[in-house]
Amino acid sequence: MTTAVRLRGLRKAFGAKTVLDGVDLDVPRGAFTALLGPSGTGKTTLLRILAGLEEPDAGEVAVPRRRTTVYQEPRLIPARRVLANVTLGQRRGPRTRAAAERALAEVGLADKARSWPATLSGGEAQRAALARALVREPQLLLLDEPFAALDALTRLQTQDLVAELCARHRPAVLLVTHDVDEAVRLADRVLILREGRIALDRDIGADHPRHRDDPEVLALRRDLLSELGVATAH
Ligand SMILES: Nc1ncnc2c1ncn2[C@@H]1O[C@H](COP(=O)(O)OP(=O)(O)OP(=O)(O)O)[C@@H](O)[C@H]1O
Repeated sequence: MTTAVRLRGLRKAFGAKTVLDGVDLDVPRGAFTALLGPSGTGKTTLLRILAGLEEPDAGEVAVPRRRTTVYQEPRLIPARRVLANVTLGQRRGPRTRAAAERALAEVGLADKARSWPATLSGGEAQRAALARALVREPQLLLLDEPFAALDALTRLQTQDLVAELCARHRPAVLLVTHDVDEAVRLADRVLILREGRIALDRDIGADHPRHRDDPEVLALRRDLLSELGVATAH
């Protein structure tokens, strides 16, 4: 499969409210795509359909089997140590344990394997959640505002970490975010979902690490904000 995600004519309504009204989307393998959109336009619903947590009313959904989601909150089990949280649901054994230790080292938590989740900072807990995703070697990584609850500095550091992990492991990524700067910093392609459809679809060619004052980034940022109905003076 050269595409990781293929959606055709995706429709979803809750009662009388149509949320997704014919979404077509192809996400190539290894591509990092950001999904922006006004509140309540169905971004999370789309992610939940891709995760297999929600059934569409109509349309075709093709996604890889190995897919996993990281949420705004780390969703660690308080009564399990960090390592056990990372291996949760995986086959027990030395290989799983070694993979989990490697994943924890990759997110900078090698020394926290035996810690309890309650003793981690918000940023560390979110890194543990990333390690739990990583150990599953996902072909599709669904990120539902994973940086939104972090303080500004931790957010930037965690964004850098995610960029580094994704460049190394190359899953297809779909990042739902409200943050235009985050989208243009991380993604190779930005989508805006509005009124149930993909209203804008733009590739970003600028090299990583991307600078805020790169002319392509500035122009795209302005277009995205304008598409989202935010006027910019600069
Ligand atoms: N299980 C449900 N039952 C009824 N309505 C729902 C359900 N899930 C979502 N909705 C409605 O569908 C719409 C889209 O919700 P969704 O959470 O997908 O939007 P979103 O774009 O992710 O929003 P936000 O940016 O605020 O997180 C909203 O109007 C929401 O109230």
